[in-house]
Amino acid sequence: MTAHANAPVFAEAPARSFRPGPAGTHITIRGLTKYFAGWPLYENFDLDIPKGKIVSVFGPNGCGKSTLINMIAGLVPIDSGEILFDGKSLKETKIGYVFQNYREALFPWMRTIDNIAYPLKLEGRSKAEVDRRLAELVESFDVKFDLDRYPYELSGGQQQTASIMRALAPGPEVLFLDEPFSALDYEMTLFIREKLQEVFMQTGTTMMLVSHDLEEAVYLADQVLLLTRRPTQVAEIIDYGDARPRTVDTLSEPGFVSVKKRSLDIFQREVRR
Ligand SMILES: Nc1ncnc2c1ncn2[C@@H]1O[C@H](COP(=O)(O)OP(=O)(O)OP(=O)(O)O)[C@@H](O)[C@H]1O
Repeated sequence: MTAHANAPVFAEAPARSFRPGPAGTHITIRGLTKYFAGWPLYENFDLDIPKGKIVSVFGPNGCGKSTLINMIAGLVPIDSGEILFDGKSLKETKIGYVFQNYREALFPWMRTIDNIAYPLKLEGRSKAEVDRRLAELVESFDVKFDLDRYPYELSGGQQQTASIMRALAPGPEVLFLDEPFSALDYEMTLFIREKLQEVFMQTGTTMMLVSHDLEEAVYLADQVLLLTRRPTQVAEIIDYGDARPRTVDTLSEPGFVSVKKRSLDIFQREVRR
């Protein structure tokens, strides 16, 4: 057969095919495997996280809730598998992370306002842009405390509010929250929860929230992701579609009560397994 000099050149076929998630998927996890000390935590784990939704992660103690979001956020290395954000790698994706331990999350040598501005400055934004973004955040979080103070001069709730503002400052595509309320009192938890819900309603940022508190997990969620004991798999994904803003009244509505009950049933089944 004669070879043509200008015959089309085809790229080599990929070594293996990547199975995309359904329409509306933001984060696609395929074949995720992670061992700690020779024991599997995740083995060939697949998951699709929808775009513009809040997914609450709930499951038995030590099943790997924090490790899951830490692997997706790139804080913990994976042994094998693939994690893509809208088909892009983590490096090409802007993410934010809110830690449980806010006391260690903020830089103590920087005033609170400078902590919040820090990721914006890292991005090389001009002073005018930084100031505009800070003003927006102050307004949307309805900040009543003095951001010129150092973090250690603020209450725990104020520090966690600042941590969330810092994580949201650059406008992340995905926000990860690892038990953001667990070290706060109830009043502050309610306040920050409402603020988070407001920000979500304004921005539609995809969020993954790890929570130990089932009521809190369901309250904020569009989906409750229930995990099994390790080696961890998806036990069930429960959709929760009550309208936002959700309020304290939501807690006694039939939709909320039934999602919470179903989640608890699955959780107990997994704990007893
Ligand atoms: N760096 C590490 N080295 C060894 N084992 C680890 C490490 N990090 C986590 N693990 C183990 O992996 C498992 C999952 O931990 P992880 O903190 O992700 O679980 P979790 O579901 O968030 O836990 P909890 O409900 O207690 O908050 C636990 O058994 C934990 O001991």
